[in-house]
Amino acid sequence: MSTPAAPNAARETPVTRSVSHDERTAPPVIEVSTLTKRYADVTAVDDVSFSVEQGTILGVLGPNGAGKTTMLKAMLGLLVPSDGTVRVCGIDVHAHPARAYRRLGATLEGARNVYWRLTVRENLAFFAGLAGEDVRDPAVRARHDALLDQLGLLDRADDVVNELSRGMKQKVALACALARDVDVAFLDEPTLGLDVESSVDLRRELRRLADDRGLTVVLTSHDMSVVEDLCDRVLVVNHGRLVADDDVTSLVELFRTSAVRVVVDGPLSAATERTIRTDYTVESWETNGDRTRVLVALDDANDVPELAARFVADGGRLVSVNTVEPDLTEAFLQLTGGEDR
Ligand SMILES: Nc1ncnc2c1ncn2[C@@H]1O[C@H](COP(=O)(O)OP(=O)(O)OP(=O)(O)O)[C@@H](O)[C@H]1O
Repeated sequence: MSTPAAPNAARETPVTRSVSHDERTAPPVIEVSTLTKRYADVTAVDDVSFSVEQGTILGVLGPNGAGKTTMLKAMLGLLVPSDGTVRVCGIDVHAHPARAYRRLGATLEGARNVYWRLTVRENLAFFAGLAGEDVRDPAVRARHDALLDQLGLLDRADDVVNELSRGMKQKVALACALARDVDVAFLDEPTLGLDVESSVDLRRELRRLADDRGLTVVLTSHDMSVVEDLCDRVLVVNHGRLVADDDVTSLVELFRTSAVRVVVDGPLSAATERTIRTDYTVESWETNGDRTRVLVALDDANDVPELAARFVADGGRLVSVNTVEPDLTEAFLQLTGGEDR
């Protein structure tokens, strides 16, 4: 559920979600409070506060340079914040980094973080061993096997990582982040560079881990379809500030504007184009040979016949008239001012 806010106001005041009864009673797994990170004259993360419940898959969206990676690194305890605190499972990650580290796993550079000359299983043993887990312990080995099985890597467990496909390497990176029995996984662009099938596969596994193991996932992605498909909740960051915090459906609803796409073949005079542009809000106009595609913002469906009639006034033939549904990309562009930095 969202707290309704006018789109323009959303840039100053974060779009926030209401808190359910369960959320009020269960302690949050992640608590970020007034987190700020400054570099000389750049405030990369600016007074960010939020908390996350167990088993949530949280997406962090923002344009290039918005502050996502800095926020993630500060949440992991890899960067000392200029201000604010981060608690994971109640542990202050900056005051007690070693204790906090036991509860979280991360992939910040995807498959580049794993050792390509070691086998899949050796990588898992290495990352578990770093945190003091004894990989000779049958319980640890059984957990690793279960994880590899879940990620479809069990039959490649003794292969050197270098020999695996890119998608499999990415899954190895995820397995390494989860090699210890962590509560929270921080994943920076987990599906970057994956083909559609591997990306869908990885999303399915993350969902399963969240649902079956109660794993809490924080991920960044520039791929809206990943966020739209997978995330229970989305934070939108712009210029270091949190500009939205809600579920995908509510974010999309908040920026719902009806639009109609008209496709017409045949003559369309400059004079007709001018009057359509004057009388309607034209979002895009493309002409390709004989075919014209136009996107028009339209609040009232009753206006569609009149709009369509304008396009055939010069003797053209209407090919299609479709209502366009808003999506997360549209909401994101509205929230961030459509900036491309
Ligand atoms: N070590 C650093 N020193 C100085 N400025 C930095 C440093 N790291 C990041 N910044 C600046 O902080 C801002 C946020 O950068 P950050 O990498 O967190 O953004 P991002 O949202 O992850 O971007 P992208 O989507 O491109 O990965 C940028 O203006 C960046 O130039």
